[in-house]
Amino acid sequence: MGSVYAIVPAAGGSTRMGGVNKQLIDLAGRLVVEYSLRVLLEVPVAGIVLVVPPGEEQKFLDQLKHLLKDQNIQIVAGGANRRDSVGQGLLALPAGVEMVIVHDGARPLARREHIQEAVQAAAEWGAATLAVPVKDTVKLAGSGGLVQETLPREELWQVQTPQVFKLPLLLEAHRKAAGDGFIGTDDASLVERLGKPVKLVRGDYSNIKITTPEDLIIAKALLGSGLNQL
Ligand SMILES: Nc1ccn([C@@H]2O[C@H](COP(=O)(O)OP(=O)(O)OP(=O)(O)O)[C@@H](O)[C@H]2O)c(=O)n1
Ligand SMILES: C[C@](O)(CO)[C@H](O)COP(=O)(O)O
Repeated sequence: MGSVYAIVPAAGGSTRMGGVNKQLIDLAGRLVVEYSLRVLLEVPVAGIVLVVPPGEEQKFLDQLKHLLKDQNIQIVAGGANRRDSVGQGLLALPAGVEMVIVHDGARPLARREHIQEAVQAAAEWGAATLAVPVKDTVKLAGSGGLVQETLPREELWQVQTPQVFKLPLLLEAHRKAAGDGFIGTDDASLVERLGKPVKLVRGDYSNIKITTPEDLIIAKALLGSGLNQL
């Protein structure tokens, strides 16, 4: 397998967190984004492009300086949506990269073994994403707040990051999505639009995304449980 690099989008507005940059919140003694960076370094990866809100580059440099001094982590400014932020990360990749791991800066509990499995799956299939089977019954809402349909749960997966791609495939997917004005909520969906396969790799339910304040309480409890320590 060739050179594996990571892009960590951390340039969102954290609106559902109340506007405080959630990647820079302290979670049991470390910044939320630091967990995402550290597990990627453990995979290992050749380097990381960390994508941050425009104008916040210095803040991230200052708060992560203890980690950045020894590690190949570059900080770049992101875009108005997640796709554009990952796109800025793609522009910053050095020559020779073959595989790219995209991992949310707001997902501090991913496990190294699962990321390694996703890298292997992407080497075989071109694209892979961590995911877990949906636990609840999911219904499609119709008009007037009425249920239109109950979806077949055995076919439903809740998708997470990391998502791993062969670089030429991810570049093609981003070019097409940008050309079509399609934004999407993850990178795998951009590859799906090309009609190319994305392999589901079963991860952990504990790999939550920090989205609203209660997620911090859940993440802290999960860290305390020892399940997700590096
Ligand atoms: N323009 C954007 C939007 C999102 N993200 C990143 O994509 C990940 C998943 O996005 P989400 O949790 O939705 O973050 P926010 O967009 O910040 O959330 P909100 O909708 O509450 O503002 C996060 O790590 C976020 O920082 C990004 O890099 N650039
Ligand atoms: C990429 C992602 O984390 C996979 O679950 C998710 O789609 C991000 O969605 P959001 O709407 O940006 O929170």
